[in-house]
Amino acid sequence: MSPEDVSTAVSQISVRDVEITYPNGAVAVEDISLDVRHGEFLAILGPSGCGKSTLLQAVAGLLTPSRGEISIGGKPVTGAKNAHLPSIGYVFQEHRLLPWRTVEQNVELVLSAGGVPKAEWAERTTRYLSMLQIEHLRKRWPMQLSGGQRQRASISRALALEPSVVLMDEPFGTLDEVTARAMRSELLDVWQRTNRTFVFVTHSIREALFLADRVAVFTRGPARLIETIDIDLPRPRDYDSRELAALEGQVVARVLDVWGE
Ligand SMILES: Nc1ncnc2c1ncn2[C@@H]1O[C@H](COP(=O)(O)OP(=O)(O)OP(=O)(O)O)[C@@H](O)[C@H]1O
Repeated sequence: MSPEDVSTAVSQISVRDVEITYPNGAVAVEDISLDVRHGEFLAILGPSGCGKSTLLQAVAGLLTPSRGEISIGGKPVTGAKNAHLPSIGYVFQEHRLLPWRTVEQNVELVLSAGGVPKAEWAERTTRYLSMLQIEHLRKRWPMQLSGGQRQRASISRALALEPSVVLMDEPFGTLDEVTARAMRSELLDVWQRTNRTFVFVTHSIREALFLADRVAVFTRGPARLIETIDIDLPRPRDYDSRELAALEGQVVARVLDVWGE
């Protein structure tokens, strides 16, 4: 589907002609245009170091593009004053929980910063910790959790503000494969239950195809968009199915030259 086709549907995130250059002159993202529909699960797929995180940070308003426009829900992210930034949940590759706060207190910090009335904190915290199946761990310190539990806490924290858009930067990259598989299925469950727009960055072709409605494939750095691929496989998907393996083979064949040295 072309960017023009998507923008005529209900576009939640709009990235227009975006270029991102770091202060040292390194160009990380070159002329990317991309739209994400409301409620869509979009995966951004590209090789290591190509510029995926850089673009995601710009979508979150953490970095300012050197050129182009990004908006969420029709509101510009670029140049927005903090008070006018659209609500975004962000999950980093590493959990980034504050070690001196319990799981519950980490979630509450975000609720406080987001202006949620204190009377609602307990209910919100319980709802999202339960959704990620760690309600029983709410009084634990981050150092008392496994890697998967920390990432569950980090996802709960991102969802607790009930953002319209959830941005995830390789959140399962540091987990063992068995835990990562369980987390992927649970993430899809959460996505379907919350009806939010998810953007998920990964360098794993199989992971992108398993999770997403659509996959945006980037070049080696500086990142450019090669194509977006609609994933028409029915849900729930089987990570080991022949259909997924066949699709993975096709995508590998398409990116082999572009991602290679
Ligand atoms: N703060 C920075 N200053 C200068 N260059 C940077 C900075 N952060 C990242 N880069 C460079 O920008 C390019 C893109 O990095 P980025 O982290 O966005 O890639 P990525 O695709 O997310 O990588 P990975 O999959 O390994 O996380 C890389 O060449 C990186 O070295």
